[in-house]
Amino acid sequence: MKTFKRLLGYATPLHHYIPEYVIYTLIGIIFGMVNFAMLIPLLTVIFNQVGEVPNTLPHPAFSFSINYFVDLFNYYFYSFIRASGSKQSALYFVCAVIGVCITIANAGRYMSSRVMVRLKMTMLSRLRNNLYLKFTSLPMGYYSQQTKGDLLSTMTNDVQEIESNVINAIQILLRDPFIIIGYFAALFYLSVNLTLFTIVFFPVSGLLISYVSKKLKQKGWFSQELLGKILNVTEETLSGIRIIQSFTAERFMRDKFSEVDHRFTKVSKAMYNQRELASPISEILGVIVIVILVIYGGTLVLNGSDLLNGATFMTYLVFYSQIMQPAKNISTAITTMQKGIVASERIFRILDADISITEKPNALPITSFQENITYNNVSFKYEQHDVLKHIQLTIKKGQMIALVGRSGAGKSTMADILPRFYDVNEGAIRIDGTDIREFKLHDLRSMIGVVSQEAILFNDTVLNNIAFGQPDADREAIIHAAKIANAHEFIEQLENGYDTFIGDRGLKLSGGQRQRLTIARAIFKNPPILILDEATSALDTESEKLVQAALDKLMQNRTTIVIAHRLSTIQFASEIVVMDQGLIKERGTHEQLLQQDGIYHKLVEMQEFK
Ligand SMILES: Nc1ncnc2c1ncn2[C@@H]1O[C@H](COP(=O)(O)OP(=O)(O)OP(=O)(O)O)[C@@H](O)[C@H]1O
Repeated sequence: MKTFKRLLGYATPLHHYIPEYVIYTLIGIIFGMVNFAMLIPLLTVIFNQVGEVPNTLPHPAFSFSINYFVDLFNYYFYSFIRASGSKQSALYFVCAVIGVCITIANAGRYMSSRVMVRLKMTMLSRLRNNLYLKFTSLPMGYYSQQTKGDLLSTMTNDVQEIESNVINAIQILLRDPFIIIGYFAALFYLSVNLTLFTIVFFPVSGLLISYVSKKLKQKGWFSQELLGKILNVTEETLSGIRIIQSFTAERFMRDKFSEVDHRFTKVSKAMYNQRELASPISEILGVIVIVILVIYGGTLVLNGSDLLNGATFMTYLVFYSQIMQPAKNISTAITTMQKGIVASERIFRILDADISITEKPNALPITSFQENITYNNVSFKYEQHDVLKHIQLTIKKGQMIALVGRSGAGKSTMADILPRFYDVNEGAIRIDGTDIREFKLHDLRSMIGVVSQEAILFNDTVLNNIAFGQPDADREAIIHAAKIANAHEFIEQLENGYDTFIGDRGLKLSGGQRQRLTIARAIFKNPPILILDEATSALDTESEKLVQAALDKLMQNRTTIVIAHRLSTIQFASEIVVMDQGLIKERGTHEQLLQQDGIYHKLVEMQEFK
């Protein structure tokens, strides 16, 4: 119930929808009922039981009761027959009333559906946007614990589940109880005795349905989790198809997929079978009641009882049959809702995830720095083991620091904690003496440009990829950045130049071209601090030269931390920091370190650097 209430909260303010919805629904129900009530005069006319037409009939005095409306109808009904002099014309009159009622009832239903569509779309759009907002604000640490497939499944399937299950259920739960109440009122009006029979049926079916729905909820969780796994395997396969085929691992991946899919199919089958059970249960219970009704009511009519005549009994049965559908709808809605509630819980689990990287209420602005960046006694761990241990490092403005060391030494982690992708566990990183956690997060990150090993581009134009996040950027400035990054020439040769869409993750470009675009992006951003994960190893010599030249220009007049893979970069570094198992083991210039005959010397000898 709590989840349901919270979900409704995404459609607030509810008073924009509910009163309007109730009014349209009531119009639909009342005119729908009048429509069926027309059966009584219709049958009376057809079976020629109209009887004597009274000479004068007083216009009934207004009161808000069924009797008033019945009398009003009779008044016009008999007046019509009297005026036309034929009972046949009474048929036309009744048919005309039915036509008008059907039109109004359907207009009411249509309008109420429109209100619900509005509510539904508002709620879903807010949910999707909140999820996306959360995705963009969750810290990196969150993503190493979650799989992409799970998160994508939440954005697509879980939101879809809410659309198809919860919202339809809300629509039914806000409409069908009114229908049942209305029809029950009419049934009581037509025959109290018969109606008392039917009431027994409702609590019995209610109990059965609630049992089935509880079971469904457990299975719902499980099936969505398995669906997330299916998406995961698919996503991995699509992005790694080259590797899968070259390692001839197709069979292995197919087996992996089939195994998850098999489990998902099994759980889904059981769940759908259980869901389908709700409908036959209520149908059987309903038919049993109808049989009892027909026997009891039919006997009254056959015996010529004063309590019931043929036309009223027939109408009664029609009215009763109209209750069956909404009753069934409600029971189905309650069961399907469970599935939707499970989906909502999965969404809320993400929305409630802790954003551990936050800024303080009175965070300081920062747009530039004057002196230095310092790592003061910094320790950090992802999970249990310290990945960085008591790091002391000062980077003066304008310096280029090269981080070197074996794989897993902690170099990338050193770079990741500067823009606060992760927060340090101990110690502090300071810019001009102020802890970076004191600054506005947006300001801090705006000061830092990152060029990573993997060229990450977006499915957009070249222009928008260079001026990423700045839709109104000056075209000339973008072209200028591209020229510095040695990217202008190849961009000009693209189909639509700077306005060319570069495809999913820039797949239409070569590795070197992609890398030069990311460099142009960093040049355009023009940040005072640069983090460079040197990424030239995957490129051929020609391409490498172009990228290197672009990088050299990018580094000019900036404070740079390079995770260095190349001797040519390292040689020019102001200071080389040699890391090993989370510790700074050696530091100094290239010449100084070579003389020390330590780790660095070995790395160079082993030709770890090209
Ligand atoms: N998201 C993460 N969750 C848990 N552990 C991590 C995570 N990222 C890195 N590690 C671990 O932290 C240690 C340091 O990793 P880091 O990426 O900083 O090393 P590196 O020196 O940059 O290595 P490489 O040169 O191979 O990129 C490694 O042991 C790695 O397994």
